[in-house]
Amino acid sequence: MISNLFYTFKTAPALVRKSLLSELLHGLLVAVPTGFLLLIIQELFSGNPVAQRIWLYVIIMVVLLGVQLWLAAKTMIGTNVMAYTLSTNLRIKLGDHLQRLSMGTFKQRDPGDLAAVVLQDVANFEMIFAHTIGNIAGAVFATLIISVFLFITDWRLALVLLCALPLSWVMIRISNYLIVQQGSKHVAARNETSARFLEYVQGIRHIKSFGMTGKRFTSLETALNDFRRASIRTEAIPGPFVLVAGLALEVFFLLMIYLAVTFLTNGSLTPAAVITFLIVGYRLYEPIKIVLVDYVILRYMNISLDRVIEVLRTPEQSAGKGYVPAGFNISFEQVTFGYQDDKAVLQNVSFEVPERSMLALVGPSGSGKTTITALMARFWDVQSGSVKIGGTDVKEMDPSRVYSLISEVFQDVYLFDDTIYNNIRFGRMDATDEEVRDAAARAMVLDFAWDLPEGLHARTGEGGNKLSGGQKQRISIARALLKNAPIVLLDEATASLDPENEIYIQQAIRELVKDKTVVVVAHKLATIRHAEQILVLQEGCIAETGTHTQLMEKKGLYHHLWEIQQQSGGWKITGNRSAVVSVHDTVPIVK
Ligand SMILES: Nc1ncnc2c1ncn2[C@@H]1O[C@H](COP(=O)(O)OP(=O)(O)OP(=O)(O)O)[C@@H](O)[C@H]1O
Repeated sequence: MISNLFYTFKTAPALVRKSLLSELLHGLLVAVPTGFLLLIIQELFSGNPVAQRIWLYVIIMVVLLGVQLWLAAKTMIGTNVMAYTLSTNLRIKLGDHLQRLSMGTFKQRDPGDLAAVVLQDVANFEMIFAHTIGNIAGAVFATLIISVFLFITDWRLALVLLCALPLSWVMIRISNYLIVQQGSKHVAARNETSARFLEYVQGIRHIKSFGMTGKRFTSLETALNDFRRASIRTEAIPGPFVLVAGLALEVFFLLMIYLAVTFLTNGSLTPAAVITFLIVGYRLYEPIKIVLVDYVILRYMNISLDRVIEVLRTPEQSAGKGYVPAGFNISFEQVTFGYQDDKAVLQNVSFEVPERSMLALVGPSGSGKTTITALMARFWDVQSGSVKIGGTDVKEMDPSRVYSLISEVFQDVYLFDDTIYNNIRFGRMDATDEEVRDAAARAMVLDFAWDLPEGLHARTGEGGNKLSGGQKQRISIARALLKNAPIVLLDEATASLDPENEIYIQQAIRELVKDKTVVVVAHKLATIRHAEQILVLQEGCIAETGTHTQLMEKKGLYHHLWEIQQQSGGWKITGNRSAVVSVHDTVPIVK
């Protein structure tokens, strides 16, 4: 836990030092008036009390109280500034780190779980820093000072009071152990609930259409019930040990009273000392009680801190030697790759895409077409062989350099919840207004934007949910046009569009691919008839390569797929003997 705390402290060390110092000072000011209280009691029982002296002590106590209040306000502000600065710094660090992870990391983790780390777990430790740590630091300090006063008054009774601490500590250790056990389950259940709820909201359309709403959406219901059970257990199982820890303090206080009366009767203790212990002795336990409860909270929060640090320590994709490519041809050399180490999705795949030429990837569903494009963009690293751009292995390039060379247009377009204009501008943030509008015009975005009341400044909704599939597609092409990257990856860009939209998109794509190295995953074979090279994949291997004419003459798998497309004109069939949709009058991407 301590190492976790130090890890986070490093994101704003000066603020942490300042805040802890002011907490300690505040703890001191809370304890010092107790010393004056002792002096007043002793003065009262001195046999010859001096009223002026007592008033002086009272005035000092009032002044200290005023200073304490002022410092408490300052400390509270300082601690909150520290807590929220730490959490903001950590969230920024998490955001930076997440974008440097390989896609593999994202695929292996539930997105809801990752969102829970950034939002809920970071919020949890905001609490640690805003309240718990300061409370503990101040309370430890106050306990030390009050103990010193009590030891000076009578070491035997002070010792009895402090003897309660080891027993309480044992109870707290037990409850900590249980908290770590139950807390991990609780956090896991909480995240499962968030993930299922996210899934519920995102899939609400399908859930409604299949009548799975409410109780019938059982995975969410199960997650909610598990969360309820885990919450009860997290409170109920360690709770009794915290109570016993508090009870131990009360028992030792009673023991102290018994001994104080005994010492008083045998003359080894003055009445002043007895009164002191009765009043101040109990105050010793106040900060300790705070520590007991806060320490338990701290242990629970530490589970969140563990999760945040685990994400931060996930290895980033290496930047290799930071080489720069010499051109924009792409080559695969003996590439073998699998999403899981034991199952190869591509085997010994080799091919070359010359700069400014077009390669089309064709093949049955699941044959590895999309995987090839993902490897080109270095979303994943290959297990053996190499993927090169301009003769440089992508593993030797900084991933951000690889992304900067590539524009992608996918069937599933993701738009940010912003205006159409800004969504296009994400392609190149330093683009001028004229350049953004030019890209919008070339991608046929203006054709539909004119009809919207706010034109290009209309909002797209989350993920682009206020627009049609074809409109989103055109925005994504405009974004790619603006980026003007030398390599363009197109994946099923027109597979699900109606003929009218398809004509618009094909026109926009023809703009996009001019003078670029293009790799297109094609389901409609008619669109790639004129590609310089067609690669036919089957079960992760290259089955055939050539131009459309050469492949048709071969009368192999490509010919078979083409023939089926001409006949079916509709649905995609999966499997080895599969075929893809045929749209007879489809416009080719390049002519
Ligand atoms: N993230 C992933 N994790 C594990 N396996 C995956 C992942 N993505 C794809 N696969 C598997 O890899 C294989 C190739 O998938 P890929 O998406 O490359 O095929 P495809 O030819 O593009 O298929 P389609 O035409 O249906 O899109 C499939 O068996 C698929 O199940």
